[in-house]
Amino acid sequence: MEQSSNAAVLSAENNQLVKQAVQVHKFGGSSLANKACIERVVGIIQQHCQLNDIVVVSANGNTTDDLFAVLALAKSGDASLNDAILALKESQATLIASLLNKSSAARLIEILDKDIQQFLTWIDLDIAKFENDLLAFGELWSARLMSAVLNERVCPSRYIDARDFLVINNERDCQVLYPLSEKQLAHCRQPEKLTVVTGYISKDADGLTKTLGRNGSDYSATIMAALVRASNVTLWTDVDGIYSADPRVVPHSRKLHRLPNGVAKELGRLGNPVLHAKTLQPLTNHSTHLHVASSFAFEVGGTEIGTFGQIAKQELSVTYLNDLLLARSESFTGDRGQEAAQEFEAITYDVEKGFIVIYQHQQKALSQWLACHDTEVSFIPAAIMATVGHKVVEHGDIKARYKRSLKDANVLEFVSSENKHSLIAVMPQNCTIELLNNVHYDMTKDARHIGLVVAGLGNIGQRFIEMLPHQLNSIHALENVHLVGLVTSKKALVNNDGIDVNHALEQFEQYAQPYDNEQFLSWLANHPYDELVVVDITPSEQFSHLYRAFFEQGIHVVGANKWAGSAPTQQYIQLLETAKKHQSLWLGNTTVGAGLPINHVIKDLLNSGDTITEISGIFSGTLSWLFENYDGETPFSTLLLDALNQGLTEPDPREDLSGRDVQRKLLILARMAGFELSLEDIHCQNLVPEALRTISKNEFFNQVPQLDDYFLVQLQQAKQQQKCIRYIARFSVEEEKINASISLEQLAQDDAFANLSACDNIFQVKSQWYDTNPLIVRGPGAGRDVTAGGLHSDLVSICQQLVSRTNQVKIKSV
Ligand SMILES: NC(=O)C1=CN([C@@H]2O[C@H](COP(=O)(O)OP(=O)(O)OC[C@H]3O[C@@H](n4cnc5c(N)ncnc54)[C@H](OP(=O)(O)O)[C@@H]3O)[C@@H](O)[C@H]2O)C=CC1
Ligand SMILES: N[C@@H](CC=O)C(=O)O
Repeated sequence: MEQSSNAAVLSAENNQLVKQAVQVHKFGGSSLANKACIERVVGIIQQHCQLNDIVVVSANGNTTDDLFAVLALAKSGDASLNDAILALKESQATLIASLLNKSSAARLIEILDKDIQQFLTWIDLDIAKFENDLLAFGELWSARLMSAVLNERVCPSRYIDARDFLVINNERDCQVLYPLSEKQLAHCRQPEKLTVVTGYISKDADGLTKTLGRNGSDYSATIMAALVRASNVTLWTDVDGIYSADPRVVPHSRKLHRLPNGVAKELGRLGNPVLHAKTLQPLTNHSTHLHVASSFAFEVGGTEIGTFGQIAKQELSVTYLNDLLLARSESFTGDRGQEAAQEFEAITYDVEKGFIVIYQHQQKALSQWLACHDTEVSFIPAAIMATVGHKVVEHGDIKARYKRSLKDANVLEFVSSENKHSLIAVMPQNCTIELLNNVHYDMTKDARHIGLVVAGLGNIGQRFIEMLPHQLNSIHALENVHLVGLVTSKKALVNNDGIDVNHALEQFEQYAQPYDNEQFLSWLANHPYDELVVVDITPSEQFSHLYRAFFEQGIHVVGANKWAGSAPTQQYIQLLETAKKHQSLWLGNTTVGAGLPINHVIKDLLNSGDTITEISGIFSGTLSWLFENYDGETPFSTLLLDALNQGLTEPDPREDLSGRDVQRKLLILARMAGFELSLEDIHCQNLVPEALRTISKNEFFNQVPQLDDYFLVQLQQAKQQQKCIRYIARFSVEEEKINASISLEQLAQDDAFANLSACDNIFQVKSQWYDTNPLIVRGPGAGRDVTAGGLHSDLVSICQQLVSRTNQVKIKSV
C-alpha cells in the first residue's frame, strides 16, 4: 500500500512530541468525526506520544455506515448508488482539504479518486466478493489522513494498512496468528516515525481482507499492544471512563478509576457499553494496562484496567443484558452442558440444573445442536442483571445484599460465575431502568472511596498518624478512607493501593522518595479516588501556596497550617472562590484554639443571624502556659524550652512570642466572623527582643536566655500592683470601625482571662445576642492530642459531607 510523500514533512529531530513512553493510542470514529475532532486528537498525540508509539484509528465519523449503505445499494442495484458514492467521496475530500495544505491535500484527493475507481470496478465485477475490501477504505482513508496531518504539523509519521501484517484465523473467531503477524509488523515499522495503523481490518492466511467485527478497532489496538508489548494502550473515545453502571440511564453511577483485569473482562462479557470481552483478550498474558479516556475531555482522568492492589478490588458495578433466551434441557446437564456452554459462549449456565442463557440470535444454532442429541428443550425470553466485582461470589454479604435488592423482582435463577467475578440474576422479563437504578443504589451506595494524603509528619503530624488506625476502624464516615500519601518537605511516599496505616511511619522511613511539587501535583491530578483529602500539618507557607492547585482539581483540604487562612486578603478571597467553584471543601478548625470549637461557634452564630461585635481572649496555648507558670523563679527561657518539648509552641517559638501566631488566629476568626481585614490591620506587640528576631532558629535557642530579664521586669511591675501578665488579643467593631490589637497586658488577679489552667485558650465572644453576658469558649488551645484530635474531627466532618453529598435516592421511574 502507498505511503505519504515528502510534502511538508517534519524531520525526526524537529518532532513536536512531548512524551517518552512506549504506548498504543486508539482513536474511535466519533473522536475523528470532523476537522475539529481531528485537531483535538492531533493535540492529544502531541502531548501523549513518542515516535515509536502506535496510533490506531477507526474510520472518520459515520464513514463505515456510509460504506455499508453503498454496499447495500450496490447489492440491490439501486439507482442512487452513484450519488451515494459521490457524496462519500465529497465528504472525504472536504475533510482532507480542511486539514492539509494544498499540495498534500491534492495528493490525497488524487489517491481517493483512485480508490473510488477501484470501488466502481469491484461493483462491476461482483461486489459480494469485495465487501470487506470496500469496508476497509474507511480505516484506510482515516489512517492516511491522520498520518499526513501529523507529518505536516507534529512529527514524521507513517501509516500502515493492518492487512500488511495482521493475520487472523477467520472472521468468526478473529484469533490472531501472533508469530506471523509480529514478524510482518516488524518489517513494516520504522521506529523513527510515528506509526498510524488502520483499526478494524486484517487479512486471513489466504490474504483475503477480514474485519474484526463490532468494536474491531478496540480489538486492533490491544492486538497491537500485544504485538509490540506496549506498557499501555489507551482507547480515546467519546466517554470518559467505565462507570459502575451505564451512566446514560443510571445518573448516579460512579466512574471506576481502576478496574482489575478479570473484572473488566467480565463487565465486557456482561453488557458494559464501553468494554468488550474481545478487546481485553490480547492482553491476557501481558502486563499491559488498558486505559479508557475521552478525547473530548482529555484532562479528565479515565479508567485504568490492569493489575492493582486491594482498594481497586473493592469496586462493584451493575450491568445487564436484555433480549436473551433461557434454554432448559436435559442436554445442558453434566459434561454435555459444559460443552454446550462453551460452544455457544453462554452468558451463564448451570450444568446441575440444566440451563444455559444465550443471545436470541443463537436460538436456531442451538436448536440444531440439540437436534443431534434428541432431547427436549424449552426456550423462554430472558434477561440478566449482574453485580460484578473482584471475586464477589466469595463475599457472602454482597451476595445477600444482591438477593435482598432483587427480592421483589421475578428472578428465575441466581448464578455465581465460574470466574467468581459476577453474581448473575436471570429474569423472565427485560431489566427496566428503574430496577437497574435501584439495584445499583443498593449495591454501591457506600462505595465512595476517599484517598487521604497527610503532609507534615512532625510533632502534630505523627500524632495524627498514630491515631489514624483507630479512627478508620471505628468511625462510619471513614469506612472507605484510604491513606495513600505521606509528605514532608523533602520526601514523599504515595501509593494508590494504600499505605498500611498501622505501619505508616515505618513505611515512610523505608520507602519515601525525594520529590518536587510538580511531581506531587501531577500525581494528585491523576489520583484514582472519588475524592481526595489533603491534611496539611506543615507550618509551611510554601505548602499553603499549593491549596489553589488542590482546589482547582476538586481536592479537599484539612489544615492546621495557618498561612492560607491568614493570607493577604485578595489571595484569601481567591482561594475561597476557587474552592467554591470546584466544590472543594476546606476546613481549618485547628488553626485557632487547636481542637476547641471556637470556629464552629462563630460560624453557627453567623448562620443563625447573629452579628459579632467583639472577640477577645488568650489565643496562644504556649503563651497561656508560659504566663500561668511563670513566677519569676524558673527563668522564662527554661519554661519556653519546656513548652517546645511538650509540643505546644510553633516549630520556631518566635512565631508565638512575636505575636505572629496570635495575629494569624485573630485574623482567621475575624474573617470567619464576616470582616474583611489583613494582618497589617492588627496591631501586635512583639515580645521577641530585636536582637533575636532575625537570627537562625538554632542561634535563637543558643541565645534564648536573653529573654529572661525582660519578662522578669514585666512580671515584677505587675506584681507590685497585685496584677499578673497575660498576652491578650482584642478585636472589636464599633460603628463599622475595626479595632484589633494584641499585647502583653497587666490584669487583675480575678480577671476572667487571668485564671486559666496552664495552656488553656479563652475566647470571649460578644454579639448582638450575647452582649452584656458574653459567650465563652475555654479549654486547652495547643498540644499534640488536642490538635491531632481536632484534625481528625475536621476529617470526619469532610468525609461525612462527601458521603452525604452523593446520597442517592431510589427512583420510582425514569
Ligand atoms: N502545636 C500545636 O499545638 C498546634 C500546631 N498547629 C500547627 O500544626 C502545624 C505543624 O506543627 P508541628 O507538627 O509542630 O511542626 P513540626 O515542625 O514538628 O513538623 C512540621 C512537618 O511539616 C513538614 N513540612 C515542612 N515544610 C513542608 C513542605 N513545604 N512540604 C511538606 N512538608 C513540609 C516537615 O517536614 P521536614 O521534617 O522535612 O521539615 C515536618 O514533617 C503548624 O502549622 C502549626 O501551626 C496548629 C494548632 C496547634
Ligand atoms: N503554638 C500555638 C499552637 C496552636 O496553634 C499555640 O501555642 O497556641
